[in-house]
Amino acid sequence: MSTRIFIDGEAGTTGLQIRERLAGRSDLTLLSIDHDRRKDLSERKRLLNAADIAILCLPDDAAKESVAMIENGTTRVIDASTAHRVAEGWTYGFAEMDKAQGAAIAAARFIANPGCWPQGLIAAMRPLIGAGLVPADQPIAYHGISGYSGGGRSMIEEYEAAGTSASQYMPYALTFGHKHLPEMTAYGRLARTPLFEPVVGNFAQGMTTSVPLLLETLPRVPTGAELHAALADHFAAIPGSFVTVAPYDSALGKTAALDPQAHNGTNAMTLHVFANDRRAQAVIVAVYDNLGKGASGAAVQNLNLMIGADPALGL
Ligand SMILES: NC(=O)C1=CN([C@@H]2O[C@H](COP(=O)(O)OP(=O)(O)OC[C@H]3O[C@@H](n4cnc5c(N)ncnc54)[C@H](OP(=O)(O)O)[C@@H]3O)[C@@H](O)[C@H]2O)C=CC1
Ligand SMILES: CC(=O)N[C@@H](CCC(=O)OP(=O)(O)O)C(=O)O
Repeated sequence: MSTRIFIDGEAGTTGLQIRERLAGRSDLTLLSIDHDRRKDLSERKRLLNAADIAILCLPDDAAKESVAMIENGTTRVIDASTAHRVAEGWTYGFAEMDKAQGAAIAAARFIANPGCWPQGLIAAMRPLIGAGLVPADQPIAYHGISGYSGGGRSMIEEYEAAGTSASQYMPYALTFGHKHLPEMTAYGRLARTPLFEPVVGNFAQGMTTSVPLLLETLPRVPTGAELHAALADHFAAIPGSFVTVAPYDSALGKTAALDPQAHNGTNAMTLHVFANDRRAQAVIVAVYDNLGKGASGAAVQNLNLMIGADPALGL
């Protein structure tokens, strides 16, 4: 039986990318909204209730409105917005964060698709804390650079209008209250809110994030090889993982694989571990596509899990 999918917000950045990934699938029927009626409440309500799965690619308030309009008790939801990521009754859609998470997503009715930034932090820290190599209350800083499509249509228009005169490197959220902090803290298993310093660059798509670790401040100082082994073991144990860990080479300090655009158009995330054991310093780097694993790719991966399809279909 074909699963009926409605993408609410199908004309936006995330919605369009999901549509592209679902195009041509014979196991799905896409219910599309007339462009001129895309904000018409009664038409959205009709389609939300006609769908087996609704994928919400909307601002937070509109996403909450969509959920409230579902009256049939059966439509399942993947919400790409920030609205429900730490909400009661919602399952966090980062399948690789835990061995049990894929099954939890497959069984859930309400899935909150993760934010782009949190995934790099959660992928780095949750396994290290789980393995006991870093205590949960260790103060953590998180830094990264993202392409401007992370800011949706308005930021895309702003950067494209400015062209090469736009800033190449623009730090933001320096009030340290970024909207992704609650999900980073909750699913990263951190006992303290991380210090997060994001940067937007003058390129459309892709991101590189890093968690620096001052290992000498830990109760027991792990080696770089131990950090690497804990991460590699974690992701090797997740069936169908799109997150992989690059081979450990502590001598490698610079590589093209760290280019934020290295995974564009894919659902891959690669983690890299860099360490200097003598100095007791390490950095865990994640490279992924903010519109792929960071948003639309993750949504399609979650959809595949929910309907029991091959997790890599369309990705
Ligand atoms: N871009 C990214 O990298 C990521 C985005 N997200 C999240 O996904 C969601 C969508 O973001 P993104 O695609 O970037 O945003 P865009 O601004 O590109 O798209 C949002 C879409 O929603 C439509 N829309 C706005 N208000 C309503 C409404 N009341 N009813 C129906 N449609 C509405 C917009 O229409 P119109 O343009 O005509 O107003 C637009 O088509 C957001 O919550 C965002 O936080 C999540 C992860 C990453
Ligand atoms: C470069 C940029 O501006 N990025 C966005 C996050 C993109 C993302 O993950 O979005 P949602 O949490 O909204 O789903 C930001 O930092 O607010």
